[in-house]
Amino acid sequence: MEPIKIGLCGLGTVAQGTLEVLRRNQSEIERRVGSPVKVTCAGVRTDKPDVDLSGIRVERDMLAVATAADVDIVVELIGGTDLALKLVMAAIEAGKGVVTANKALIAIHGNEIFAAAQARGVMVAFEAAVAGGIPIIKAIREGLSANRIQWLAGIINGTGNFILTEMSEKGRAFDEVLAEAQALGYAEADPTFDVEGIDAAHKLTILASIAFGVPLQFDACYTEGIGALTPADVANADQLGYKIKHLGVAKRTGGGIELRVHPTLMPKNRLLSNVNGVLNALQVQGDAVGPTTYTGPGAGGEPTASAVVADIVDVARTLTADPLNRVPHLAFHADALGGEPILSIDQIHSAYYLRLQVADTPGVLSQITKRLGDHAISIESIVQKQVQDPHDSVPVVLLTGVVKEADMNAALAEIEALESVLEPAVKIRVESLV
Ligand SMILES: NC(=O)c1ccc[n+]([C@@H]2O[C@H](COP(=O)([O-])OP(=O)(O)OC[C@H]3O[C@@H](n4cnc5c(N)ncnc54)[C@H](O)[C@@H]3O)[C@@H](O)[C@H]2O)c1
Ligand SMILES: N[C@@H](CCO)C(=O)O
Ligand code: NA
Repeated sequence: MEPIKIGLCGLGTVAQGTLEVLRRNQSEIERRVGSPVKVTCAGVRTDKPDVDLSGIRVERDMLAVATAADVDIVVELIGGTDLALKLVMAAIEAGKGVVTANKALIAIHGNEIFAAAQARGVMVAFEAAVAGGIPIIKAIREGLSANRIQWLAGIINGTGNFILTEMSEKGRAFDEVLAEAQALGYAEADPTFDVEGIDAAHKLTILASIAFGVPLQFDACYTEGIGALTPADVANADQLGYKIKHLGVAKRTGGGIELRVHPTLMPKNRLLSNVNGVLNALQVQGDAVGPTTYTGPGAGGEPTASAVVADIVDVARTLTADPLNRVPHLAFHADALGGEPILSIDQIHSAYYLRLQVADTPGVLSQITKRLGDHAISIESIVQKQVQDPHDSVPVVLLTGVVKEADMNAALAEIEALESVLEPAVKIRVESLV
């Protein structure tokens, strides 16, 4: 089958993540799209010897990628609003699909970009532009399309949240944490965009537009950053029972839309108060669904690439699939559904909480731990409750390490057969995923 051909522009944090994810998940992506997806051409200004570009044609002239015959979808990951605008407009003009992670570009020039794309009949996808890996554009634009959205609010700059978290939890200095965020690939090329709230304002502009159905109006967004916050403010807020978070808020009122980005005190027990580090989180209130919450990594190479590649899949489907079947019903194409078996419950792995009712006699604990040890089950903690009357039975509560459920059941069968174990064990799985 003919591959979908990708022209990748830029070779920075997000582009490298995109190359890696496309390579690693090549066959999974092909099963979703219905055709192979291949990076054929890379627009690269400066070589990076540690990035493997084997089998990829390197193009020095970025704009040439937009018109290249060996490119179906142009992926813009250079950032900025000058060359990036020219590149995206040239790609649209050439009839190519476009994927971009560039929120500045969409917030400022999105109205003209989408008009051109509409006229030319091509798709411009920008999921990575807002809240990195969280599929928030898709959630609002498709998943919530039944609703009149009343408001949305969230932490939408990973660098800023990382800085505030490290300052408040570890007392670290602003400049030192910012330098770390830059080294980790979270920050914008000009980090004042993160610190002064401009990046969050770009994202909030985009969110308000898709939530409320208004044109993109970046200039109308009130913007205040975190640069003026001091450790003293953070400590004072803490004493009062609050966290300080940098929030974007877009809210419909009777008289118009509030569109604002600024530091905010929030009670410590609120969900958003506990979203830390590079994580982003958004709450969206629809009139039918009520409040909904979305959280995940807001920046970083592979998390952002997750959104870029999802957009590539979406655009590729518009190029290849039968219009009646653009999104396969089961996400993968019907003839590409796999044969991985579903495991029976005794084949799963889990940690366990066990409660055993035992006779209060010497040696009972060692009999139990021996049976667990025989099945290579480690004990993370053990609590034996005290009783008043020496003839009473006592509960023993154990937390185990992760083990195959069949092994746990075998050990429990032996434990329950012990004379000193008086009742069937209570076994509750301890989940470490959530
Ligand atoms: N880093 C993240 O976590 C993240 C998350 C979401 C969105 N984004 C967005 O993704 C885009 C890329 O971000 P990044 O972090 O990968 O940036 P980066 O600075 O790591 O990479 C940018 C790449 O583009 C190239 N480039 C920049 N200007 C160029 C020019 N004029 N001509 C030719 N090449 C040029 C650079 O050489 C570099 O290879 C930006 O729009 C950014 O806002 C980044
Ligand atoms: N600099 C941005 C990248 C993700 O958009 C952030 O820290 O959130
Ligand atoms: Na996103």
